[in-house]
Amino acid sequence: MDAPTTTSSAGNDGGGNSGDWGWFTPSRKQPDDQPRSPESDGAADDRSADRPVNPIRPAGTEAERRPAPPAPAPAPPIPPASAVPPASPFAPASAVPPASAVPPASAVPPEAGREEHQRPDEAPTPQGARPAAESVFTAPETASPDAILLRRTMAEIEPVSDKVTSYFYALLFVQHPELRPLFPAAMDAQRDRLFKAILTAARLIDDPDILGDFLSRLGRGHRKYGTRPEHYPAVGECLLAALTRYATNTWSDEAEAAWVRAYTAISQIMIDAAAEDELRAPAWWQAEVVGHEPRTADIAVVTVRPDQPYPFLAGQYTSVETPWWPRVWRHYSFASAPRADGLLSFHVKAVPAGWVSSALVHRARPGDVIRLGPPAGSMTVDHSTDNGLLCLGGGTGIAPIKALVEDVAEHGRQRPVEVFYGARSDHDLYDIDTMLRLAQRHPWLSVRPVVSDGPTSGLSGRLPDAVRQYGPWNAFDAYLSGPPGMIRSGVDALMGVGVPSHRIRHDSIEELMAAAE
Ligand SMILES: NC(=O)C1=CN([C@@H]2O[C@H](COP(=O)(O)OP(=O)(O)OC[C@H]3O[C@@H](n4cnc5c(N)ncnc54)[C@H](O)[C@@H]3O)[C@@H](O)[C@H]2O)C=CC1
Repeated sequence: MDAPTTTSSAGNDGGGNSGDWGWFTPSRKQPDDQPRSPESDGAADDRSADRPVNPIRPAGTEAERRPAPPAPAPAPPIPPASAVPPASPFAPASAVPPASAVPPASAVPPEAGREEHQRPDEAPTPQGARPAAESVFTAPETASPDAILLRRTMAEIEPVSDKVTSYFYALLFVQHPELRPLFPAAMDAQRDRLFKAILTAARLIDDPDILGDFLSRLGRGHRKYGTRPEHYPAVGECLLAALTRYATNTWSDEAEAAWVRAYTAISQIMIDAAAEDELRAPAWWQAEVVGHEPRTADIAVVTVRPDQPYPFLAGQYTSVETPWWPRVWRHYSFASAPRADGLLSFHVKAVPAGWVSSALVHRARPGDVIRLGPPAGSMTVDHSTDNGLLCLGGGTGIAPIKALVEDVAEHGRQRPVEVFYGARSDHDLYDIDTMLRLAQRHPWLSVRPVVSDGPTSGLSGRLPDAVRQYGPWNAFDAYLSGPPGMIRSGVDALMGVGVPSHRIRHDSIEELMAAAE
C-alpha cells in the first residue's frame, strides 16, 4: 500500500532562482530587531516594500493548487533568533519557558515507534536508504550544491541538537498554540523525532526516490494526528528560526535558500501523499478489543474488531493509540494474515515505562476501544517466486512471522519455510505451541526454537548463530523481525553466508525503535 504517488513541488526547481520559490517563500535577515508581538500578527506589518517575506503562505494539496492561486497575502515575520529578548517567549534554550510552555513533543506529531528497545541515538532510516559509511552529515562528492549547504548546517547544529530542538518546539507552540492539541500531553523521549525526520529528509534531498517514499509514508502516517496542509508552513518557519539561531557559522542567504527549497519539497510531498490517501482510506480506524489473552506476566495477545474493513498484507504493521494515552501511538505488527472475520491480533510485551504497551497488556479488556492508523511496512511475501522463506523471529517479533506463514499457507504453493524462533529462555517462547501446531499441519514448514540465555531442549545461542549452522540459504528469501540488535546481526550473518541484501527483508530500524516513556 505504500507506493508513493507524489507530485513535484511547485516552485521547487532546485535551481536557486530567488524570484520563484513556490508557496514557501524564503525569509531573509529581518531589518528590525523586534520580536513579533500578538498585535503585529497582521499582514499589514509585512507590506513594506523592502520587507522580505517569511515562509508562511499556507500550502494546499496539489489539487487545491491548481490553477495557480493568486499572490498570497504577505505573512507576519518571525523574529530573528538573535533579536529575542530574554523575557520573550522565544528565549534561548537554556532559559526555555516552563514545562507547560515547552511541550515535550515533536512538532508535527512524530510517527509512532515501537515501545520496546528505543535507540534514541539513531536517526530515522527510511526503508531502502543506504547506511552512510561516513558521518551522515558528510556530503558525498556527487552532492548537489543544496545538499552541501544543508549538510553543513546539520553538521553545525548536531552537537547542540537538544537546544535546537527545544527552541524549535518552544517557538512552534508559542507562536502556533493551535497546534498544541495535536500532541500528547507529554512525549519527552520523542521530542526530537520530527526534527530527526526533517533532517533525514534533508540529508536525502539528492535521492528523490528514497526521499519520496520516506516522505509519502510520513505524510500518510500524519493524517491520524490531524495534521493539515496549513500546519506545514508553521513548522517550516520555526525550523528556519531554530536553524538561524544555532547554525551561526554556516548560515547564509544561500543556506537559507537551500533550506527553504528543501522544506518546500519535503512538505509538499507529505501534503500530496496525505491528500491522495484521503481519497481512499480513513485517517484512522476504531477497533474494539474482543480478546485479551495473557501469555506470560508481561506479554498478551490482543485481538480487536475494526469498525470498518481494514485491508492489509501479512507482514505489515500498524500504529495503535489507547484511550488511556491519547495521541500516543505505537507500532505493532499484525500477528495473523488477513482473516475472513476481519479480526486483527497483536502480540504486545509490556516494557518498563511503556505507556501504551503496559496499558494494552495490563489494562485493556474486551469492550475497550482503541484506534488504529493505516497499515505500513514492506516485509511482505513475494508471491511471484517459489524461493523458500527463511524467517528469524525474536521475542514478540515472531508475530509478523506467524502472519507470513499463514499467508504462504493460504496461497497454497508449497514453498519451504524455515522459521527460527528466538527467545531469552524457554519460558519466553510464548507462542511456540501455535508455531509447532502450524508445523504439524504444513509439511513445508519447520520451526526451530532458539534460546539464548538459559537451558533448553531446543537450540542454544543467538538466532544469527543458529541460522549459520543450517542452510544453504541461497534459494531463500530472508525475513527478520525482532529487536534492532538482532536485525543488525542477523543481516550481517545472512549476508555472510551469501544471501544477497536484496533478498533480506525487515522493518526499518527506525520503526523498531521505541519511545521510552
Ligand atoms: N510486537 C510486535 O508486533 C513486534 C515486535 N518487534 C520487536 O521485537 C522485539 C521483541 O522484544 P523482546 O520480545 O523483548 O525480545 P528479546 O529481547 O527477548 O530478544 C528476542 C531474541 O532476540 C535475540 N537478540 C536480542 N538482541 C540480540 C542481538 N543484539 N543480537 C542477536 N540476537 C539478539 C535474543 O537472544 C532472543 O533470542 C522488540 O524490539 C519489538 O520492537 C518486531 C516486530 C513485531
